[in-house]
Amino acid sequence: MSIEEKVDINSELKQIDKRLNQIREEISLLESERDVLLSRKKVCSNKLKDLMPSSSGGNNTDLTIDWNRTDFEWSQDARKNLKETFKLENFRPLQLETINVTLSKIDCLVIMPTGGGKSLCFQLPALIDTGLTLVVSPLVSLMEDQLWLLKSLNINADTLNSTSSKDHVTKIHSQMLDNKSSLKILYVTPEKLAKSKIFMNKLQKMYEAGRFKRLVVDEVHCCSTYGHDFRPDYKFLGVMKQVFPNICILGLTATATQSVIDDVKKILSIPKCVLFKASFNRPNLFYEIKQKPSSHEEFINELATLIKKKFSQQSGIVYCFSQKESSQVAIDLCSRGIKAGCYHASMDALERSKVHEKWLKNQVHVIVATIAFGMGIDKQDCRFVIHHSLSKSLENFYQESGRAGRDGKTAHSILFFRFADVFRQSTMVFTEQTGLENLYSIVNYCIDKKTCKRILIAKHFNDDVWEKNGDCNQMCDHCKDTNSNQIEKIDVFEEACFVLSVLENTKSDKKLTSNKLAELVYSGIVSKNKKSNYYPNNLNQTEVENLILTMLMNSYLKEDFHFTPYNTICYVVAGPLSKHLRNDSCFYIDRTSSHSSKAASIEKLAKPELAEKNESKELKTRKRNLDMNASSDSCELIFDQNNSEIMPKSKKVLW
Ligand SMILES: Nc1ncnc2c1ncn2[C@@H]1O[C@H](COP(=O)(O)OP(=O)(O)OP(=O)(O)O)[C@@H](O)[C@H]1O
Repeated sequence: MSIEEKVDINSELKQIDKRLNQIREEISLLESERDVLLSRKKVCSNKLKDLMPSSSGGNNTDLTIDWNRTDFEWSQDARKNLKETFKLENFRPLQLETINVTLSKIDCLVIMPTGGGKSLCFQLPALIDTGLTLVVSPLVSLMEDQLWLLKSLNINADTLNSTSSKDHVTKIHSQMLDNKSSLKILYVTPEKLAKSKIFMNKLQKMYEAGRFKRLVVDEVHCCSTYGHDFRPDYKFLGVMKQVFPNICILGLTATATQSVIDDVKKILSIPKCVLFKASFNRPNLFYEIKQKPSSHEEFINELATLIKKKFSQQSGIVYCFSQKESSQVAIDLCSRGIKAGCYHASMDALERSKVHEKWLKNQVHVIVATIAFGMGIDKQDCRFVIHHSLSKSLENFYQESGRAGRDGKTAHSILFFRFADVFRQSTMVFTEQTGLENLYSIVNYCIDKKTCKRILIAKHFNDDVWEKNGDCNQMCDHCKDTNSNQIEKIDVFEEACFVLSVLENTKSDKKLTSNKLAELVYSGIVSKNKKSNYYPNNLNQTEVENLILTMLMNSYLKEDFHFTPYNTICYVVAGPLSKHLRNDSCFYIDRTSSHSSKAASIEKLAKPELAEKNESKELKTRKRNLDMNASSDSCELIFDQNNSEIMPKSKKVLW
């Protein structure tokens, strides 16, 4: 073979390799696009499902029966118990209806907001009916709180769980078989049902004797994998209707979308149950988002001032992202004169219940906790829930914030939001596989400035009652500020294209973290505008961050997770729909008219030298920040001779 021939073949081989690489990249792009489309398809079908009547015939509520009637055979007894045993004046919405359905031995699902009064819906019928009501509840602490309350009302109730002693188990087993036993309510964990054959055997005997008539499933959304809190042992409850066909089931939850409801009906085999769905609206809760300062010190000072000024001596919860953070924040608040206690899962049980008790007795005003301080928290006068950083989903947020204002008086939900927290949380969500879509629902809640917070929550839960009729009554920051701050939509199409070009011009072996991307985009815009007013929107840093988040939620960007032996790193890369962006002609984000960049650009027109000075000061700070981060990030940066431009090495020509 001649040398020329060899060269030709080699060059052809190179061409083939090059083309193969291109094809590989195209396939990988198409695969990512397919993944996004499939996940979007799932979300859309679920949304569609939520908008349609359920396949099993709507909610099956028998509209011919007025469940609110007070002439059932037990009606007088129910009212007497309400007043004399529970010391309550009136039923809350849907309590009487639920009690009437379950006492009619009809299966029922109740969705009622946190603090709505779900417990009474089974505790009161348990007193009226003969036999025993079995309550499946996910947490031992939740059961213990309820038992403590029931004992104070002289109601005979007990629990069987992993912490029960042998003697206690024997006592309960014999009470289950005793026809004359006065035990009315028995709380068990789902594991007890799933794993104890002896217990199931006792239940069988009770059932045969006609004493096991009602199964209550608290936090029933835990049955469904579509819910935010799936517990595998809840799946076992599916056998209950088959083993005990005549029992009536009452499922209770505070959050369930239509897909969760349909799933729960299938799992529990209760297709014809009556469904009661109360509005998700908590009219006494004021919803607010605050921009979180970037330094811990600054944030703690703001938090302490807020608590001291607005909630002095009042009860509240501060939810933190991690155990370490909750311990630190508790210490920091104490050192600023606030009575705060820490609560998280790694503390021993005794320590935890001590803090909880002190909070209940107002000896501690603020509980600084992780989400371990969760279900079943029932402090009527909790006046505020502050989120140190955003929750994993809007469902989680709704549950957590719902712990404030259970007495119906005004209470506050304040979420401190910052860009970096999204990526901290997404790494966690990615590791725990709880769904980035769920995280983006709360991100949207945080960055949407033009919609009432209540409407955003209502839309998420498909709560059309609330969405149509719910007057927010100026009980969210958006509705309260409508008059003072006009929100405008600004077209940031050029800036969005610029974000993509920053990514495209990053070396293929280097990747950008979210912070680095935001820094580069912001400094690039400032730099270009210095020479000509190329990006007249003059986005400030927060708006650049919001632009990146909006692009992320619309799949123009995507998160790319990498594992190291010690942690998971999240980079931001072009998303599967990125190549379609340039076909669009506009891309919007929200801006408040009292916006600083607007003020800055007006100022710039009036005093250009002042604006210039501010800009370079800002750039210096950014340079310092980037310097500090440079070692941990993978993008190389250079500064020009004027020390005022920051850009990746590979793309100096870009702007
Ligand atoms: N009819 C009523 N009138 C006044 N207070 C009530 C009534 N029903 C319940 N409550 C009170 O409301 C509070 C919340 O009740 P409960 O714990 O049952 O709520 P929940 O719906 O189970 O909330 P969560 O989902 O957070 O567990 C309790 O302190 C309870 O005593």
